[in-house]
Amino acid sequence: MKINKICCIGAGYVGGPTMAVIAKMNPNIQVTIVDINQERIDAWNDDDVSKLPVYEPGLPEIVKETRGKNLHFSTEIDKAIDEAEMVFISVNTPTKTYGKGKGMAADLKYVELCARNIADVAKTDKIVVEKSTLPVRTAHAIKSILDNIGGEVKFDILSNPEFLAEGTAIQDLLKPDRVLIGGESKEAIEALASIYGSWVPQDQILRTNVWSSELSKLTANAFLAQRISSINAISELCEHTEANVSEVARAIGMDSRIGPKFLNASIGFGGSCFQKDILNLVYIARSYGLNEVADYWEQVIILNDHQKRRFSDKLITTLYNTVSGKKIAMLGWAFKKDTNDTRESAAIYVADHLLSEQASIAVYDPKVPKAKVYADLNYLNTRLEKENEELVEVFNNPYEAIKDAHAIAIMTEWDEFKSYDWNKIYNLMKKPAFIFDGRRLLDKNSIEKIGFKYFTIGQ
Ligand SMILES: NC(=O)c1ccc[n+]([C@@H]2O[C@H](COP(=O)([O-])OP(=O)(O)OC[C@H]3O[C@@H](n4cnc5c(N)ncnc54)[C@H](O)[C@@H]3O)[C@@H](O)[C@H]2O)c1
Ligand SMILES: O=c1ccn([C@@H]2O[C@H](COP(=O)(O)OP(=O)(O)O[C@H]3O[C@H](CO)[C@@H](O)[C@H](O)[C@H]3O)[C@@H](O)[C@H]2O)c(=O)[nH]1
Repeated sequence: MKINKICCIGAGYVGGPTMAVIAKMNPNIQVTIVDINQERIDAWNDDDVSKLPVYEPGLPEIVKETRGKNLHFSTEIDKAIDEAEMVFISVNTPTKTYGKGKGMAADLKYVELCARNIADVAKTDKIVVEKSTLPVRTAHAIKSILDNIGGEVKFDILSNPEFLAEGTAIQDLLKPDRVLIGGESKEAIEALASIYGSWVPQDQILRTNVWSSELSKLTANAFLAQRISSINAISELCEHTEANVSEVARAIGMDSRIGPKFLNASIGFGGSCFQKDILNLVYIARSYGLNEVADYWEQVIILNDHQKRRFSDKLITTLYNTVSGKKIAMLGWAFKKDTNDTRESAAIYVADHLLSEQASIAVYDPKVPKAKVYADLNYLNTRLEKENEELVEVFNNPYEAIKDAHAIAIMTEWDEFKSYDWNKIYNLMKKPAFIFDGRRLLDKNSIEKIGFKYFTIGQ
């Protein structure tokens, strides 16, 4: 089956980059990304590609190359669905904030709305591709909606989870470790495989049943996050034993069975996926009565929350047990470098804790706008919006953020932080000048030589 037109519902961190790469690698396929959010679509269509709603190295170049040729951004959802032979669902699936499964299960209302929309609009057969991360057995629900509303039209459902990481999305998409396609219809699977086949070697395109594909995505994230919680657990032990977590990580990472990647001790993992997907896994396990399985994975989250909390506790105790009225400069607000995404960023929780201790916070992040910082804090509902505005200031210049600060907290591993003039920074700060490095970014010896009191994770 030859695909000429693709529609992708959801112009977010996954839909945007993924479809841009598919369009670049398949110039004969017309790709339309649709979204209900007009502002987001307008930003994707902005002539100035530095204003795209997703900051991702390499993305502006690809959008510039393909947009208006075979890549289109639109809010005309029905039209794009109607015209396409293949429809990707790439909408958000956040943790539920209400009702049954609140705080644990994935909220599938946006996915269901997409399925209903497709069923209402479709006049010709369609392949529907789950690109969103979904609980195992969701394809069953989507199929049921499509078949019950969609009349005579035939729908094939595929699961095609996305494994890109933000900040490296374009490289991850151009050179994926694997592409995973789960489905029943061989014809539909091969139609999607041939799209990826334009640039991904066939032996890296895995074909599985739908349920394995859905569950593999949750499992991959659980394993990745588990590695971070494992090394973070060891980082706390290092701090009590004079072991150095980097040395331990290097030593264990050279065991080829363990491997060197994803062993950076940190302030705790953030991002929109790890916590949400593990909570979802825990919820699913519990719903089958598998309490030991659920408890095992839940510990990954418990440890991650502990890691964030103990970082802010350490800062407070070191600052003579009070941060009330003290200025803490936070370098970085994004959940990792090279992205403007702040979802579940550790910075939000550390700031919230420090604010509850009456600190005043000065934030600098190279890519996160001021409004986002306030929105993230207000979303927690810990205090009045007015109070957040009074206690938090967001700067465009790191040196201004740091001026007269009692302490710096490094929250994101942006490369530019390493090249700052740390002598100048020392002179700008109140003394003793403290640095709490949540990313193990700076060189302890040279920083201490300047005169800073330096604390980092796992050392
Ligand atoms: N962000 C990542 O790095 C990443 C990586 C792999 C997988 N995923 C998964 O991909 C999915 C999407 O994640 P994201 O980060 O791109 O989310 P996102 O919030 O950035 O984007 C989702 C978009 O979908 C739109 N949308 C919601 N309902 C809609 C509807 N009914 N019709 C049209 N548009 C609608 C929203 O307006 C939003 O722009 C999630 O399931 C996530 O778990 C994310
Ligand atoms: O050794 C490490 C590696 C990562 N992190 C932190 O972990 C979080 C997540 O990082 P990363 O996994 O690189 O970014 P994500 O964009 O969240 O990507 C993850 O989540 C995506 C969404 O499901 C998956 O597609 C990706 O494969 C998976 O890596 C960030 O806060 C990182 O700072 C660490 O603390 N130590």
